[in-house]
Amino acid sequence: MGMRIPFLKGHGTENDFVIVPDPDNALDLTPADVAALCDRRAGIGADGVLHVVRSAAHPEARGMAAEAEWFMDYRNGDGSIAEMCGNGVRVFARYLQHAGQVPAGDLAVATRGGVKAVHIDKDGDVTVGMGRARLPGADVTVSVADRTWPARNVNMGNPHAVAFVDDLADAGDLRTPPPFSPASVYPDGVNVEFVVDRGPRHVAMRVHERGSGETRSCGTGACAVAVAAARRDGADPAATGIPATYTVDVPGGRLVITERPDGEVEMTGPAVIVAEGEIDSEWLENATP
Ligand SMILES: N[C@@H](CCC[C@H](N)C(=O)O)C(=O)O
Repeated sequence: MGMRIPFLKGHGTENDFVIVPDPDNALDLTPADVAALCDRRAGIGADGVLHVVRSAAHPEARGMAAEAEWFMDYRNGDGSIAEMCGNGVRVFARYLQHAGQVPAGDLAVATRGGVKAVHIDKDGDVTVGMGRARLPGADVTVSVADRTWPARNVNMGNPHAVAFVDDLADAGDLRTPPPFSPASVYPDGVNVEFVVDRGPRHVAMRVHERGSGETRSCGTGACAVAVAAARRDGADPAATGIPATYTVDVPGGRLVITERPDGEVEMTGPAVIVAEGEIDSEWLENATP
């Protein structure tokens, strides 16, 4: 039997994560390790991994250590690295509270997308300041089978293409990444959201995530959708001076997104720890090439 590596399982609106606490950054979690852990049949199963490391112990986060003690080293389910994960930050904060590392209330979390301000309700939702959206003006299209839609290019630290459609079923089975054009707009791939209206300032979406496939929720995606919807609806807070709040339904639940006149985007939603256990390092070694 190999060494035991502690892990937890958690989710935010059913965007699920294997959480690996590793304060001193002692584990060398390779892309193959991450993919093995996230495998839903042969592994634990998840959309991604939240590697929990002290900022001071991680080369990518050392510069943020004075502002944020903990670094979210987020990985997609295929082992690739992404700049930011909105649901992940909420679950990461809930883990820190669950582990007794932080009390409920306010804390800062270091991410590859910068330091994020988080507020943990004791037994309720977690809110995260996601920063400002960037809307590079490029015309983009996304396709499914023989249909093509215009999409809004929104960057929430990571790239998104937001397409408004008539019916969420138009997105098909999303087993493969929806093709986009022009390829030059997203050289590192993109997360694609398909969106329908549910009512005033209320939309629903499905998402195909870069590196994870179709997921039950995407926090950065929900923020990108709210920002794109506000522009479409003539409710850009920078222009009106009025905050725009959208309810975004995802297959795994509901997120509430507010964009303020200064451009800051805030997301609120649930974050749940569901289990804890130990990974057998021998299994992990054998599971990877
Ligand atoms: N599920 C996440 C986004 C994770 C990263 C994404 N797949 C990417 O590659 O950019 C979220 O909740 O934001």
